[in-house]
Amino acid sequence: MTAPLLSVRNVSVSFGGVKVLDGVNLDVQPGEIRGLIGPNGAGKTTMLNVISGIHAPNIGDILLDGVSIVGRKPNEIARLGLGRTFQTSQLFRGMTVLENLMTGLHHRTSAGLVAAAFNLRGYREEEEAAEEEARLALEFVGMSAFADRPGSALSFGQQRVIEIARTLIGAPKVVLLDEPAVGLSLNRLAEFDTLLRRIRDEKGVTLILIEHVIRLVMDVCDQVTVLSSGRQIAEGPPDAVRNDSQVIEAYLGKELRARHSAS
Ligand SMILES: Nc1ncnc2c1ncn2[C@@H]1O[C@H](COP(=O)(O)OP(=O)(O)OP(=O)(O)O)[C@@H](O)[C@H]1O
Repeated sequence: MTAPLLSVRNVSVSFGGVKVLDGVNLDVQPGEIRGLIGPNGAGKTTMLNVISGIHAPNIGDILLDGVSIVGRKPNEIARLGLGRTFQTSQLFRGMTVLENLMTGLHHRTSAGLVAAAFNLRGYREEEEAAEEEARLALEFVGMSAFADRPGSALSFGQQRVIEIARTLIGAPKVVLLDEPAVGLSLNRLAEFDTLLRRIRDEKGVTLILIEHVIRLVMDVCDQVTVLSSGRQIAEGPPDAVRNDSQVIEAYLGKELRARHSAS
């Protein structure tokens, strides 16, 4: 087996004395699509926040391509090859779609503020390269026709796709997606499966996705990790995880216990 591209080692996180993640381990291989599932409040978003540098773990280590990223700032981790989307739309509604995509590159551009203010050559060249990269990302997700429309004109599903495209133009190694399929209709889901696979296969990006749409997780993920109350309770291929008794209990626990006590 090759070395994991992302390795979360014994990570714990507490907020106000309450443990939200408790000794979590996660090894994601290059080229994998990993699902992260679990009931509400299980700690899934906290896990993505810790990986992307928004929160620091109380203990534990996280390696991205062999480099420890604990204690680094989110933009530094982004430069090391980590992309991310959030549960809610992060598009600027007043900017065009193309401009929104170009904001994804600003952690990489090096021309300083002075160069930008005077529109110097180095700055112009970087802007042109950024625009070209943004157009290619738009083409990749099949939304070139939307380049000049304002972010506010997009449907919810289109916004999700643009946000994913924005993560890609930074040439990431790993992209974390927080509930990317929320609000998508059933017939859009099939297209979405295809998009995620193409990102993996054509861009070589490793994906980790939190998703409540279990059908998408089962269809597209190679491995699934299940969190419940901050602990990892199962891990494996989708079919094995779906039939795991602890997972069934975590999702349906209350309902099942209520039925038992009623009978
Ligand atoms: N910044 C914070 N401060 C205090 N508590 C927090 C903070 N962020 C998350 N929590 C708590 O941590 C727990 C896990 O939250 P988290 O959002 O990670 O769960 P989740 O599995 O992503 O849930 P959901 O599926 O509902 O999005 C919850 O009890 C939440 O209230």
